[in-house]
Amino acid sequence: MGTTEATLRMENVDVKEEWQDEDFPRPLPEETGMESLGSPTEDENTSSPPNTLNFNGAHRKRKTLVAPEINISLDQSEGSILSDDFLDTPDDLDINVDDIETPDETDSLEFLGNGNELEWEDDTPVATAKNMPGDSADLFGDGGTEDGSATNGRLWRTVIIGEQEHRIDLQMIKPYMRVVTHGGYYGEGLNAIIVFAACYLPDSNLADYHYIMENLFLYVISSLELLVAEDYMIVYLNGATPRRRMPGLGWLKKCYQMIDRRLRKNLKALIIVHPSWFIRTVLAISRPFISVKFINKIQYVHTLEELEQLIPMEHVQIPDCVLQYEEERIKARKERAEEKQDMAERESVTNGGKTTLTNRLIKALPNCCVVHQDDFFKPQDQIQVGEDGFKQWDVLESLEMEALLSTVQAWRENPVKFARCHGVAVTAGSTEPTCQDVHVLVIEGFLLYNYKPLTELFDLRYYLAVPYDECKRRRSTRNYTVPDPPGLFDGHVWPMYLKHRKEMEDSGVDVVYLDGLKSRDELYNQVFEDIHNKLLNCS
Ligand SMILES: Nc1ncnc2c1ncn2[C@@H]1O[C@H](COP(=O)(O)OP(=O)(O)O)[C@@H](O)[C@H]1O
Ligand SMILES: NC(=O)c1ccc[n+]([C@@H]2O[C@H](COP(=O)(O)O)[C@@H](O)[C@H]2O)c1
Repeated sequence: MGTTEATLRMENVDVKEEWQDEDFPRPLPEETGMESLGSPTEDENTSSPPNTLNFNGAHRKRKTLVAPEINISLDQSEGSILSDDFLDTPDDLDINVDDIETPDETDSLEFLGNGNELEWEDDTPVATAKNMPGDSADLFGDGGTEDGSATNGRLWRTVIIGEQEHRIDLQMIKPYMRVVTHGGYYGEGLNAIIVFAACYLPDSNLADYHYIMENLFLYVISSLELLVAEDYMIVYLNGATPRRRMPGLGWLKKCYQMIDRRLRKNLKALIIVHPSWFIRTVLAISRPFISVKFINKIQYVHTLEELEQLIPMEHVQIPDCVLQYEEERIKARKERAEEKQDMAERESVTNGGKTTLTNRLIKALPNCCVVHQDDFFKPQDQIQVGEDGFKQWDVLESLEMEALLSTVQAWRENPVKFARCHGVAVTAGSTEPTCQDVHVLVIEGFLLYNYKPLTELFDLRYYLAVPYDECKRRRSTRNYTVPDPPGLFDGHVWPMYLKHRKEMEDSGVDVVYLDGLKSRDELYNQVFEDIHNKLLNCS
């Protein structure tokens, strides 16, 4: 699971985990409120029910199980989240903490310390119950078989994970089984969609929290084994999970550890819906330790609408609280966008209408050449993946700004030659630039005024602005060379736009703001008139 992976990396960084049985979870209450369904075996007839799972057989000696060492950063085996293609340079280790977002009200770090370490004890009898009854949330769907057994009023299921047999206390995890559900299939074949709804996890303040989580985790792992035939994806619903229900590091670590190689390999995508600040931060911090291969499997999805665009939702059960969470977020986002509208309306932004306006101007102006900033994007494989999981297209580093500058300088040095090289017809008779000839270069782009060497060269600077909703609408109909992945607009494009706009304004660069909601004609007339006047004044 993505969170698992992420948390593991974090754990490697700064979280100490203890694996001992000194603070062993308290024995469970004897009474379960559930009718005994079978005769307990001799071993099962113990005075207190097991509070953990048996690994070595029926011996009762209490002993500390040493957790297998999983030094993820050293494991480069197939299916590992690591690969050879990371840590190429020491620079990869640089983490700019300033770049990391601050948590919003739905995020919390508190669950880091919720004491979810897993302790193990094997003084339990061998489990004999197989195929135990479950409820509707039970993915095994094997309710009511006579193979099942109940001891001390509990229901047990034995599962084999790897080569080990484990016992799951179904009674205790019954209320939480909904954490993992089958969400149908995607693509061709039996590619399963596994939905993990974190909101259904138990509260960490429950008396038997550790015991429940221990059993729940075996349930989750064994469910995966059962449900996954071919490739699969996990949809991790992170929204609406109060911090007291966030899974602890130890639990996640064990989940990761117990997922076998086949499952890791067949995992094709990990979609994190409503990603919290914590998850994104953990990934940012962990970047040096996570393979690009794994990073590429993670996809953040900020809304359920975006999720719908990615996978068939017919069988995906979205908990009510997640639906409500989504609604509240949409409402809050709308309110924030409205607050920002005053400023945003005067912003130059993607899909503000730059190209449309430019195309009309170059047709109307004499000896007019054009430079499109979009032509200076670096190749896709050179675009960094940010801590938000997105390729960082909307930053200066993704553009060959020096090459753009050289192009502009080439025009300045010899606009006639430049025009000819670029197939632009120049005024009849011109072979070299003369003071009588008027030449115009229009440069259009979404990130021009944050690059000082260029800004200084302009005679006129315009800034087209459209509000958030309109910008998002226009963008959604646009086809870029590299199509926008779901969530890019809200997760990267718009935040970068706001950041750059602020930087530009702080730098004091002088621009003429244009309202991109005006008609194409209005915009054209306004700018054409300006340039015309400017040219008249120059001549
Ligand atoms: N003034 C306008 N009013 C409404 N739609 C516009 C206007 N100008 C451009 N558009 C539309 O907006 C989309 C983006 O325009 P475009 O000129 O490519 O934007 P940019 O170059 O700023 O990204 C296109 O579908 C275009 O037809
Ligand atoms: N032209 C490309 O190769 C390419 C690739 C990916 C994203 N983009 C997008 O192009 C946008 C800038 O161009 P516009 O101002 O024309 O929309 C950026 O927001 C960026 O996300 C362009």
